[in-house]
Amino acid sequence: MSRLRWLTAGESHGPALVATLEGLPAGVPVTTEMVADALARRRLGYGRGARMKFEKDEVTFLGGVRHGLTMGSPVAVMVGNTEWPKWEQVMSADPVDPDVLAAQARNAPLTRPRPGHADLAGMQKYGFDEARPILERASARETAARVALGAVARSYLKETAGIEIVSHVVELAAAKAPYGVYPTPADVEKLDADPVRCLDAAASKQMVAEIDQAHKDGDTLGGVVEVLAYGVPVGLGSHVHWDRRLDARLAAALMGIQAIKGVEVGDGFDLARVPGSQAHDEILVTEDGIKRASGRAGGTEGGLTTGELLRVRAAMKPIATVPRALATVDVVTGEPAKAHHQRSDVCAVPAAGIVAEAMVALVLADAVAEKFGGDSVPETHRNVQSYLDHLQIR
Ligand SMILES: Cc1cc2nc3c(=O)[nH]c(=O)nc-3n(C[C@H](O)[C@H](O)[C@H](O)COP(=O)(O)O)c2cc1C
Ligand SMILES: C=C(O[C@@H]1CC(C(=O)O)=C[C@@H](OP(=O)(O)O)[C@H]1O)C(=O)O
Repeated sequence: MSRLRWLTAGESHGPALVATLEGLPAGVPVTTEMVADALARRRLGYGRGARMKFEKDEVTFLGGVRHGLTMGSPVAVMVGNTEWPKWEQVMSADPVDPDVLAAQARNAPLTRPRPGHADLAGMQKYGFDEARPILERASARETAARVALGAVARSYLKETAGIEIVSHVVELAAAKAPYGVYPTPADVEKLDADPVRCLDAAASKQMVAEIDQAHKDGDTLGGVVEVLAYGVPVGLGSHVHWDRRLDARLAAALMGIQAIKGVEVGDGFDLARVPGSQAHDEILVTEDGIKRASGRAGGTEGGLTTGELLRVRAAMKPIATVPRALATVDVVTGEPAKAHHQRSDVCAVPAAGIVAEAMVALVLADAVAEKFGGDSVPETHRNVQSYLDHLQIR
């Protein structure tokens, strides 16, 4: 079962986010620059709000890494919020003089919960009369901590098993990229340079136009991202129990990203609409060994990876903080009201793709660690090679 454990902590406007990852072997290449680069990719994307322009994501390793390599001890990383000086009183861990707080406009109680965010249900469940203590942790700011750990997981996957992960935006509101075009690791630079991380130039243009229109209309948008993992060996995960199925683990991880409301493995929902003769990936005997005629299953069968391209999709709903605010209640007066609105993203689908890459990396890293073990990178690598060299059917 799971061999890696990881946790994040920290609020959106607190001093920092922190994340720990336990269970990796020694010898995984990790540097501050590597994590900072991953975080910079998460800040990209047309349609994000003002904060992404000035937030700096300051990375500090607190443990687990020495001279650019993991030591086998828990990896601990801190991502500083450069916004903190403005929020020092509002988000102070220690009590603050009520007069000082009352003088701060940004501490005004948020009593008009936003439909689609965690505000109302969170206030009801945790017993708060305003949304601040809820939205601070519900916020997708937290995904910066996941992406930091995802960068470490990716390095482990590459070094031990040669696995590489790519994501792209395939739908944004009504705009769609052509189906069945899969970017490879060689396309990442081009993808990162595109305003919406879409490989198809015409679709990208249409997506940007959708965002511009939504911005004009005081509205927000969602979309669909696809994550591809290259070089995944056959046999990660297992058919023997529901919580060991790799497809289930991927789905839970992707659904655990803020605003993700649908997950598909391979052709997913489309498979429900065609007969079996058109739904499965026929097994071919070729000169290079056993191959598949297609990739409809997305690289898993029975909860096990097949050794084919791993392909998952995640659907993101539109941002909840709609500028043309939605109807709500003022929880203090009990009267109908318009939801509170502060600066917000119009669309964060490209960023969600980067977060989805991180979540897929963490799930695959866990599955690799579970199957191949090892306390050093060379040991894990040897185990992977030996397993592949000794596959009886190939
Ligand atoms: C990268 C990213 C950025 C987001 N930015 C915003 C935002 O600026 N404003 C907002 O209201 N929601 C934003 N969200 C979505 C909310 O965090 C999310 O809808 C909220 O936490 C409620 O959770 P749920 O949508 O999963 O139910 C963002 C999500 C992601 C993944
Ligand atoms: C800070 C990030 O995203 C935030 C996610 C978010 C939300 O409600 O999820 C709301 C916004 O926060 P703020 O109201 O402070 O601008 C986004 O900027 C980030 O991704 O680093």
